[in-house]
Amino acid sequence: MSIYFLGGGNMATAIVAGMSKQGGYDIEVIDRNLEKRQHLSSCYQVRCSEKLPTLNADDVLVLAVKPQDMQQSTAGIELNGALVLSIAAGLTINTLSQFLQNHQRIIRIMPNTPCQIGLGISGLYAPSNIDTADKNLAENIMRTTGEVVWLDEESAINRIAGISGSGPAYVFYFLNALQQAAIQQGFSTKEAHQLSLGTFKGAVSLAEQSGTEFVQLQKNVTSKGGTTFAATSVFDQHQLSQVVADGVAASVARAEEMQQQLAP
Ligand SMILES: NC(=O)C1=CN([C@@H]2O[C@H](COP(=O)(O)OP(=O)(O)OC[C@H]3O[C@@H](n4cnc5c(N)ncnc54)[C@H](OP(=O)(O)O)[C@@H]3O)[C@@H](O)[C@H]2O)C=CC1
Ligand SMILES: O=C(O)[C@@H]1CCC=N1
Repeated sequence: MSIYFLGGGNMATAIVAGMSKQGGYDIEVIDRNLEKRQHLSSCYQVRCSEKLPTLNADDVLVLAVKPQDMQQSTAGIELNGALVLSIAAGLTINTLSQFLQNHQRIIRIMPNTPCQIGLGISGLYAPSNIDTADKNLAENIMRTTGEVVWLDEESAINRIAGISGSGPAYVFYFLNALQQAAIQQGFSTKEAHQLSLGTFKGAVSLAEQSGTEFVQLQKNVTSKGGTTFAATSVFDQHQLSQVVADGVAASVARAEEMQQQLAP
């Protein structure tokens, strides 16, 4: 069995990194950019090529190009019954099946970039025609990159894209905002980076290791009439929680809109 990646960009690289670390998979990445192929084959135990070969039923094809590139990229592919795993946002099983000459052996996955270091979290959805062996195969592949959550309806892929798929970008956004605020307070860029990252690392590990609810952990930092309360009161005035909820809703809505726009 070989695992082929169509597209060797950010997300495919993150998954390949996780899989390579575990080892035991025969992986080939297809990308049209020479630079990306050279980078992938020099960093990981993978073959790279420009064109997808003819597949067979034992193989797995991971569709990892941008949703807008998918129809053109999959034209003429000879699957011969191979299992298809699509990580694309906004492309339903039905749409993918039409792109792939009515192929029916398709599982959808919504991963995220921390897969690169084995700390990803991926949502998986398989329609009812997919057998347990294929589900196990997809799950085992994604487990090499982190946690796996099975979703019982396809629309949940759009919703999980808005939380954990796009989510690392939200965290980096907040990290950058904290770093910029630290610079405004007179710290050097390097100090501001260290302070922001150290705060996130400590807080996330504390949340994980203590198992305490996030709200309680926030309370534990917040002394009555103290500095934290002064800061979070400003967040509340600006309705930061609602801003986050609105951002997530916009992400989910965009996935749904893409679904409409990209359907044949
Ligand atoms: N990035 C993320 O965090 C996540 C992404 N996804 C999904 O993963 C998919 C890939 O996203 P991402 O990795 O960010 O995108 P990238 O643009 O980084 O990667 C796609 C790669 O595929 C190449 N490519 C496009 N068409 C072809 C083709 N016909 N043959 C060979 N190579 C081709 C692109 O080349 P070129 O640069 O020349 O276009 C590019 O190198 C998307 O569908 C996205 O929805 C899902 C979850 C998270
Ligand atoms: O931004 C995107 O469309 C992709 C899907 C989830 C994360 N990145």
